[in-house]
Amino acid sequence: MLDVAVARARILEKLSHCGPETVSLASACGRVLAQPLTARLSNPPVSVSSMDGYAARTEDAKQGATLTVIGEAPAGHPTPLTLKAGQCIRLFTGSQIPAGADTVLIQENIERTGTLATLQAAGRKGQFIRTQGQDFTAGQPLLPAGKVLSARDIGLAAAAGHVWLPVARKPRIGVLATGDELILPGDPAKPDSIVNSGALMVTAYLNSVGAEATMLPIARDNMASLSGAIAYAAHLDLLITIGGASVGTYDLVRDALKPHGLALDFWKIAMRPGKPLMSGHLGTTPMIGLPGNPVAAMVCSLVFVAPAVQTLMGLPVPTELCTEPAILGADVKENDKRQDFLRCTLSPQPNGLLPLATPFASQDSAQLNILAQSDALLLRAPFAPAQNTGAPCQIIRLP
Ligand SMILES: Nc1nc2c(c(=O)[nH]1)N[C@H]1C(S)=C(S)[C@@H](COP(=O)(O)OP(=O)(O)OC[C@H]3O[C@@H](n4cnc5c(N)ncnc54)[C@H](O)[C@@H]3O)O[C@H]1N2
Ligand code: MOO
Repeated sequence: MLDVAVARARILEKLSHCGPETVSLASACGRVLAQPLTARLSNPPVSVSSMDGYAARTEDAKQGATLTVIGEAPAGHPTPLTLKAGQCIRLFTGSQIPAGADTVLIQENIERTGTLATLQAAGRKGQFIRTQGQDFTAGQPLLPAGKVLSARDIGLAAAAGHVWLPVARKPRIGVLATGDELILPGDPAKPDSIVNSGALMVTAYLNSVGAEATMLPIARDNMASLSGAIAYAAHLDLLITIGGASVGTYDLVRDALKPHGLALDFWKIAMRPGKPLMSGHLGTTPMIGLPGNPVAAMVCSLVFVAPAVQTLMGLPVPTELCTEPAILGADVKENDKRQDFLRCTLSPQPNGLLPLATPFASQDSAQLNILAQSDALLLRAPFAPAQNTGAPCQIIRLP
């Protein structure tokens, strides 16, 4: 059985980038920028006032001086007038600074009588003026390729004159559940029917990490049904199967995919839950076969499929799993040869102490209720010795 880190590396090293697409600004939030973004405009495009008040010349802006108001320049309506000695122009926040002016006097410090403005305070050169390009100038690099775009980045791109953005295409993923016992939520149920929770959970999760994942029709446990379902795999960037991965007579995924060009890279890894994980290619389409037990399918999605989505979008994925330190909240037994991912709760501790990670007593990989109540996965390395409450440990927080 393959080591978890080796299996992860082998899956990721065979994936390539899906390439870019162009989307409108508002829909680019959360997407991965595919090319560096450069400003097309300067911000502000001209020097503007940052306050409501009067534009003046610094040499005239003495306390007690009285200036003649020669015009008004609201934002969006620049004046053609040029200030001369002893003059000022009424303006507002965002107004373009008129020619000849080099200071702004806020209106609270002006006593206005008709066309005369008397200064209660002197003006400093440049005060309350946002100079042209103070934020950024046209041609300036703003965002690097590979950045996951935030709403703030969208605001920046809009201010910089962009309407469309090049982003990494969302990887198209088909999630194919297999099993005679499976039904969709709401389908008429036989006494032994099992709802296809696995595919719903995995599809929802992969979409939340940036994929365009869709559930394919359920394939039944026979070669004809499985072969038929494979037709839906065309045009996918990644095929995920769920179930039929183990050693039972009706675990047919490998055999059904072989005549369709399945090149299996590996099957079975030293992981609990997740032992029967398989990976390979169906023709040129990468495929990952998840175990049927839904907890195993979800944990494997977290450890292998989400990083695959990131890789397909061109995002770097650290070689090591991203873990955090915690403190054991219960005694744990020595581990066998499989790396364990124990479902656990996390209790915050006072005074900056690490959280307590307490594994659930039952770790059955069919128990969705326990998975839903868990805060994290507690990692136990292969052959880790027994450890007592209070020992340091590593966790992965659950999404
Ligand atoms: N003799 C052995 N038996 C099993 C082994 C083994 O090594 N030797 N491995 C066990 C492990 S570990 C796992 S995990 C499971 C995985 O088996 P499969 O991938 O073949 O999955 P199925 O047999 O199809 O289903 C297992 C279980 O999960 C339910 N299931 C399946 N698909 C879904 C779904 N989409 N949504 C919800 N539930 C699903 C299914 O009804 C079964 O109860 O094999 C062990 N056996
Ligand atoms: O992957 Mo299985 O869930 O270890 O039971």
